[in-house]
Amino acid sequence: MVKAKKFVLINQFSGFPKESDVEIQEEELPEIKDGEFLCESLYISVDPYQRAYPQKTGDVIMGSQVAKIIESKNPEYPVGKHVVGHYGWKTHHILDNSPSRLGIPPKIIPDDLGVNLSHFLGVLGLTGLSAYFGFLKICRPKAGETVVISAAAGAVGSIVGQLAKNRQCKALKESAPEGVDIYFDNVGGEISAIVLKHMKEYGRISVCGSISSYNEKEEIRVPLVQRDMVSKQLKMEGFLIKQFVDYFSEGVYENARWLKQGKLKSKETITKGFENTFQAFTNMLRGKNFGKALVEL
Ligand SMILES: NC(=O)C1=CN([C@@H]2O[C@H](COP(=O)(O)OP(=O)(O)OC[C@H]3O[C@@H](n4cnc5c(N)ncnc54)[C@H](OP(=O)(O)O)[C@@H]3O)[C@@H](O)[C@H]2O)C=CC1
Ligand SMILES: CCCCCC(=O)/C=C/[C@H]1[C@H](O)CC(=O)[C@@H]1CCCCCCC(=O)O
Repeated sequence: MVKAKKFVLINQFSGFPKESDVEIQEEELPEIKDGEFLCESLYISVDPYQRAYPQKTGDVIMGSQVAKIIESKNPEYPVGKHVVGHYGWKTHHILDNSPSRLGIPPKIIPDDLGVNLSHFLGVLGLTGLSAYFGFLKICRPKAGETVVISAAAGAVGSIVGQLAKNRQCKALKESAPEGVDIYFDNVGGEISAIVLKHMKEYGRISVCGSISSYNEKEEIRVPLVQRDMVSKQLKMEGFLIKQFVDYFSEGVYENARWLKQGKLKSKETITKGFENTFQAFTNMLRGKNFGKALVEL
C-alpha cells in the first residue's frame, strides 16, 4: 500500500498566502485498477495561478508535476516512462487517461529529446509555451522592434526575453526613449499603465497575467487605457495557454530545438523536498525565483 502526501487548502487565501492556509495530509492509495497507473512525482511546479484562481478548501492545491510511472495496468502508460500532468501538489497519483482540470490527459514525456525532465514544467511546459505562443503568435515580433517584458526574470518572462533577442528585437529593461513596439505583460497595474504611455503607434500588447493583483484585497485602480489604445491604434490581447493546446507539440519541439542549439537557456530555481513546496510557492510570489520555480522531491 502506497501512502501519498498532499498539500490541502484548509483556509481560503486572503492577501498574501499564509503557511496556516495549507496542510500536508497523508492518503493511503488503493491498489490500481485496470486502465490505471501509479506514478511518483519527481518535480512539482509552483505558479502564480495557484494564487490567482479560486480553489476549494479540502482540495489538493492545483499544480503540474513530472512523475515516473511505477506501476501500471494501462498499456498506454508503461512502467518506467515519465508523464507530465496537472493533478495537484501530491507525491503519488493514481491516474488513467482522464484529462486534468485543464482538460489535458497525462502526457508521456518523449525519451528522445535529450533535455532535463524538469524542463517539462518550465521551458517545455506551460510557462515556456506561454512565452512561445503569447509572444510569437500574438505579438508577431519583427527584427529591430523594441520589446518590454514585465516580470522579465521569471519563468515566462525569461523565455520571452530570449525569444525576443533571437528575433533581433531590443528587449529593454530600462527606459525606451524611442518608444515601445511590443509589451509582454505578466504583471498589470502601475507598471503596465506606465509602459502603455510609451507604446509606439500600432504597438502590440500580449496580456499573459496580472500578478500585481493576485494578493491584493482591493481592486487595483490605474489610469484609463482607452485613450492611448485609440490614439496610438494599439492591439492588446489576453490569452490562456490552454487556447493553444492543439499546437503544444509545435512549441515543445521548437523550444527544445533552440535549447539544444544553445539559443534558449532554461533558468530554474529548484527547492528540494516535498515538504518545502509551500515555501517555494511563497518565495516565487515574493520574486525570489530566477526562471521557473520548481520543487524537486
Ligand atoms: N495566461 C496564461 O495561460 C499564463 C499566465 N501566466 C501568468 O504569467 C505571469 C508570470 O508567471 P510565471 O512566469 O509563472 O511567474 P514568475 O516566475 O515570473 O514569478 C512571478 C514573478 O512576479 C513578480 N511579482 C510578484 N508579485 C508582484 C507584484 N505584486 N508586482 C509586480 N511583480 C510581482 C516577481 O518577480 P520580480 O519581483 O522579480 O519582478 C515574481 O518572481 C503571471 O502573471 C502568471 O499568472 C503564467 C502561465 C500561463
Ligand atoms: C485571472 C488570473 C489569470 C491567471 C493567468 C495564469 O496564470 C494562467 C495560468 C494557466 C496555467 O499555465 C495553465 C492554465 O491553463 C492556467 C489557467 C487555468 C488554471 C486553473 C484552472 C482553473 C479552474 O480549474 O477553474
